[in-house]
Amino acid sequence: MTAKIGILTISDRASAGIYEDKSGPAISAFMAEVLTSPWEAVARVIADEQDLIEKTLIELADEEGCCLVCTTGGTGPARRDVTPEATEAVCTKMMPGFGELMRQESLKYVPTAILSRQTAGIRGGALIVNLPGKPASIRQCLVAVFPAIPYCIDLIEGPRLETDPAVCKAFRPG
Ligand SMILES: Nc1ncnc2c1ncn2[C@@H]1O[C@H](COP(=O)(O)OP(=O)(O)OP(=O)(O)O)[C@@H](O)[C@H]1O
Ligand SMILES: Nc1nc2c(c(=O)[nH]1)N[C@H]1C(S)=C(S)[C@@H](COP(=O)(O)O)O[C@H]1N2
Repeated sequence: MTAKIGILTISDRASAGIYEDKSGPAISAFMAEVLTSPWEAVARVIADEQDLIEKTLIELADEEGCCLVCTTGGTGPARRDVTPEATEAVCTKMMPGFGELMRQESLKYVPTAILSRQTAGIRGGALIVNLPGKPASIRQCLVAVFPAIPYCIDLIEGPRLETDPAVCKAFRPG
């Protein structure tokens, strides 16, 4: 079964074409590197508008049937940063360990890692994971949390994700 992976770039400027989106493609490149089981990307680029973020997350999870949705951008303290609020609004369960681990890992690279309010949660058969907007942060964060993602997706009855252990070894207890 081909796993659908949602890649949601949330950036006023990338969505307006002021700069090229580099963070969505960085998520796609990481998935291509880590996943050895079949997958396909469902990518969107939108502005930092809470209603639009919620609507797009619902569409990726419920209509497209993505088992994993990675967002990038809008996790900071600025007035228009509302990705965590939108994520929480559409999820039935929050998974705070993802944000905790990603912030801890990001602190190895930038002291401003604590400014990201990135989180994760479950909506139906989808795990939604927030990543910061900076293109370089994508790999730094995903490498840290990816070992737990395939088992999390098993638990929500999604497709079995297999990884390249040279990039990231998936851990399945038992
Ligand atoms: N999707 C992206 N593609 C390329 N670069 C990005 C992207 N998102 C952010 N960046 C870079 O990271 C910097 C900080 O990102 P941040 O998310 O704080 O942007 P922002 O000030 O909220 O503006 P915007 O919502 O317009 O991206 C940006 O100035 C930009 O250089
Ligand atoms: N790994 C990593 N995490 C990071 C950063 C980064 O460059 N690398 N930038 C930080 C900064 S400066 C901010 S403001 C917050 C929020 O970024 P966002 O609003 O683009 O999501 O993420 C933080 N987390």
